[in-house]
Parts: sequence; structure tokens; C-alpha cells
Amino acid sequence: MRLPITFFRRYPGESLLTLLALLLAGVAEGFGMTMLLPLLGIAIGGPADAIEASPGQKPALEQTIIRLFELIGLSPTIGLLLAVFVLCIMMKAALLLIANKRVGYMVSRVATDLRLDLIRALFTTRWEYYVHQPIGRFTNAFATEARRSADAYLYGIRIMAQALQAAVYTVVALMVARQETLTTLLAGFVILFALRHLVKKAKTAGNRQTQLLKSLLSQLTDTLQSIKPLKAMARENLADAVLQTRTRRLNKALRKQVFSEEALKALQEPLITLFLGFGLYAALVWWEMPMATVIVMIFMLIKILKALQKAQKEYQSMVIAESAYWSLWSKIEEARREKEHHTGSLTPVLEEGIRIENVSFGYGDRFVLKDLSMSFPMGSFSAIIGPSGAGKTTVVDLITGLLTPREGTIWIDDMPLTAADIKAWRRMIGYVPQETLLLHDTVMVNVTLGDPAFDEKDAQRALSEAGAWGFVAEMPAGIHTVVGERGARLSGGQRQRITIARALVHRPRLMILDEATSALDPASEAEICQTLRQLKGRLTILAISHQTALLEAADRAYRLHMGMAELLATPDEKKTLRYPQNHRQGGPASEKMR
Ligand SMILES: Nc1ncnc2c1ncn2[C@@H]1O[C@H](COP(=O)(O)OP(=O)(O)OP(=O)(O)O)[C@@H](O)[C@H]1O
Repeated sequence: MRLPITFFRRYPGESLLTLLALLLAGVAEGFGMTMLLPLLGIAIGGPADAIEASPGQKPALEQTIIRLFELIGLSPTIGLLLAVFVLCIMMKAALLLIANKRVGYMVSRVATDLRLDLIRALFTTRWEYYVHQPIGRFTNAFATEARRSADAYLYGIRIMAQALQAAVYTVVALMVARQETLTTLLAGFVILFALRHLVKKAKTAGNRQTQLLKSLLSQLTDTLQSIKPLKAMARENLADAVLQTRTRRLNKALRKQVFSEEALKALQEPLITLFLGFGLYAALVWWEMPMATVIVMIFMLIKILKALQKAQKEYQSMVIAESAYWSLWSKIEEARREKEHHTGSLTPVLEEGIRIENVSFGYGDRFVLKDLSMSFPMGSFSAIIGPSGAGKTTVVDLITGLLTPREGTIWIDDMPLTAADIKAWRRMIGYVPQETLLLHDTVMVNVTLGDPAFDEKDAQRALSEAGAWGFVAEMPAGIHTVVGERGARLSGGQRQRITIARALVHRPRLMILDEATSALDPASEAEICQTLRQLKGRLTILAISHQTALLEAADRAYRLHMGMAELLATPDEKKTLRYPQNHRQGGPASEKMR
């Protein structure tokens, strides 16, 4: 029952109100039920005055109710007792409606809160943590685990509702016949105990499902993202085999869950009937109880046993879904622990340029950059080249603050990056990655990312600067044309130019292109280079590239090698570069901005 307590702590007010409504509904029903005893007493044993003639033989509860009516000056007639009974049941229905409505809202709120917690935690994690996470792990947590967690909350509330009902019925039944009620309770707990292993089995099946769904969705997401080469090489059967095996295992876990659920349902009914049959025999033959009392008792005892049975059923459903909550919560907590820490608060300007001074950085034990020094004066167009794995993207990630140097300093003008408000700094950057990722939306939304601060004019200006306005204007709905899933209706070069427009729309001070022209044909690349040359001066451009055209367009170039940088400044020097054949050994270069 750790989960209901956890939810209760998280939503104390809501949970208390819901439980109160459920308790009142139970009390209303319980009180209504007590009317049945004098009602049946009259129906079976004659008029009320006949009851009064021998009060000593009546159960304590019946006598109390009769006295209660007398106290307010009313005679407990069949009509009056029936009216109170119906009123109580109507009140119970109204209270249940209120409680169930609250529970329904709470279930969707639980799922929403968990999803928002996950998104918030994930978006604020350190970059190094984030890049190592399988996407499927989080999409599964967001969709499946959040929903199963909300279901677990629902089952938890239902368990409490059933437990409350059982408690109310027990109190009423104890007032009618103590010994018989206690015997019934004992029988109820024996049934729960006898069937507990089916609950345990269901819990194991639920845990297994959580594990399998996690790995299956991670695998599926990875496979779907790389399906083209797999299909092209006729290797999809390899991924297919792994996915099929895991899906079958999931099916097996589901079958085990279904079996436990159905077995519990199937065994509860005959066990309850057996105990009730035995109880009825004892009441009529051994204890010789009056008929009215027996009828009311049987009614109450069935209610108690049914409530216990339902509570166990709901408990079984809760433990099946519970593991999803713990799995999701552990991801949220893990992501919160991996929060990005930036304490800087100064607003950067970028008027002189960016300097990397004696920076060292590594992943784990392995150093990628050693005592690296580079500078990018304001308004310059710099290219960074170097063999694969030399650390070019790492340099860019250090400049954007996604990574933090182990040693050395990154300066924005005369401000260390650590002192800068990192969000303010990143808002000054336009970033164009190698992989173009377009949203299944209009060109306009793809450029502005839905930011209301930008209008159509801003988007058009950015598209023109990126050399994309020509083809966008010719599209059926112009800037409002939907680009298709991941920009499927556009060529690779067109997609890339829209991504460049996205990076330009907020008028950045620093533009970073990470292999951004690699998908372009020479003509498109030349166009982009022309655009970049025009932008140069207004903003600082930093391009990682293996492309000769971009390199030639740049007015300075760094070659990264063995964790160090070499500045190749003159146009002649740049022309000799035909990466990767001609790369030379680099040496540390610490230099002033110029
Ligand atoms: N998140 C990471 N965890 C561990 N190692 C990493 C990580 N990212 C990069 N590396 C390693 O750091 C080195 C530098 O990587 P980086 O991506 O900066 O190189 P690059 O010069 O941009 O390469 P490429 O031209 O192939 O894109 C590589 O050896 C790479 O394997």
C-alpha cells in the first residue's frame, strides 16, 4: 500500500475530500440498510405495536431505530421506513457521483502532473546525461507509464472506497449480530489469504510488463529511426527478430496477468457462496435466529464479503500497474539529479568576440581537448575542420554551455561563460545541426517554432537570408505549406535551408553551423556560402565543415587535431586544405583576438 500513501501525500486535500465523500456515501447506505430491519420486522412479524409488545426479543439495532423514531415523535411505519431507506440510497448515489467525478479528474491530473514533471526534469538535464538516454525510454514513460500510474491511483482510491464500505457495513452488522459478523469477517479474511498468491502472480506479471515495455519501446524507436539502411541492406529481419521476441515475451506476461485476474475472479465467487451457505445454515438451524434478522444479516454479510472481494480485485489491478509508477518516478528523480547547473546571472553582449582559453575537456576518463585555445572575433566567419572524432562538435558544445570545461575558461567579450546567464547567452545563438529535423507543420511554424514573438515578416526575412524564400514562395500555400512528416515533402537541401532560417529568425549574434551544408548540392551550398558572407560582419559565424566551399568562404579556419587547434588564417593556407588527406599535425595555439 506504499503507492496509495505516496499519492495521498502528494494530493492530500483532494484525496481527503474524495475519501470523505466516499465515507459519507457508505454511511448513507449503511443507515438506509438499518431501516430494513424494522421494515422486515413489521412485514414478517406484524404491526409496529406488536413489535413494541416484545421489545426484549428484538435485536439492539432494531430497538434503537424504533426508539429514534419515537424520540422525534414519529411512528416507524412501513411507508416512513421505506421513505428513509430510499432517501438514504439516493444520498449515497449523489455522494458517489461527486466522489467518482473527483476521482476521474484526479486520474487525468495524476497522468498530466507526471508527464509535466518528466518533461520539465528532462529538459533541464545536463547535456552529457541527456545524449546517453534512449529516446524510447522516455516516450514509453511519457505515454504508457504515466497512464498506468494514473490507473494505479484509480485502483488505490477504489481499494479505499471498498474498505470504507466494508467498515460501515461491519459496524451496522455488528449492531445486529456480533458473533455472526465476526465469524463472517474471519471468513472474509480467510478468502483473501487463500487467494493472495494470485495477487502476487499478477504483480510479477505487471513488473515484467514494465521492464519489457521499456526495452521494447527503446528498441522500436531506435529501429524506426534507422529503418532505411536496414531495409536497403535487407537487414530489417535482424531488428524484426529482436522486436518479435520481446513482443512475444510481453504477450506471455500479459497472458499471466490475465490468468491471475480471471482465476481470482473465478475463485472468489464460489468461496463466498460456500461460506455464506454455511453461515445461513448455522443461523437458521443452530442459532435459530428470527427470520427478519437472518435476511438483513445475510444482506449485510454479502455486502461485507463483496466489498472485501472487490478491494482485493482492485488491489490486484493496482499492483499490476504500480511498477509503471515507480519506473516513471525513478526516471523523473534521476533526471532531476542530473539537472544542469549554471549559476551565472550576467547578461552577455558579444561585441568583441569569443575566446577559448586553455580549455581541457574529456568524456569519462578520456580527454578529447587538451589545453585548447581559440578565438572568434565579433563579425568573423570561422571554419573548424579536423578529422572525425577530433572534437569539433565538442568545441561548439562548450561554447553553447551544453558542456563545461574541466579546465580553462570560455570568454564572451570579457565575461567568463560561467558568469553569464546561460539562457540569455543561448538566446543569442543561432544553431544549425547536421541532421535537419523539421516538424510536421507549416514552413512558418518550422521557422518560428510557434514563437508568437515572430510574425510572417520575420519568417520571410529569415527565409530570404537563408536563400529559401525562392522555393517557399512557389509552394502551393507559400509559407503556410505543411512540410510533411520530418519535412518529407522537401529535398535535403531545402530542409537544411529552412533549418538555417530557423536559426536566423531571432537575429542571433553568433551563428553556429555544425556540418550544416553537408546535405547540399554544390549550387545550394554556394548560395548558402554567399548568404553567410553577407551575414558576416553583422554576426559571428562559426562553421564546422568538411566542405571545401564553406572553408573557402570563411575568412579564417582552425584545424583541430589531437585535442589542439591550429589557426590557418591566410586564404592561401586555406586553399591547401583538402581534408582529410592533407591534415597536418596541429600544435597548441593560444592567441589574442584580432
Ligand atoms: N557523449 C559522449 N560520450 C562519450 N564520448 C563522446 C561523446 N560525444 C563525443 N564523444 C567522443 O569525443 C570525441 C570527439 O567527438 P566530437 O563529436 O566532438 O568529434 P567531431 O570532431 O565533431 O567528429 P565528427 O566530425 O565525426 O562529427 C570522439 O572520439 C567521440 O567518440
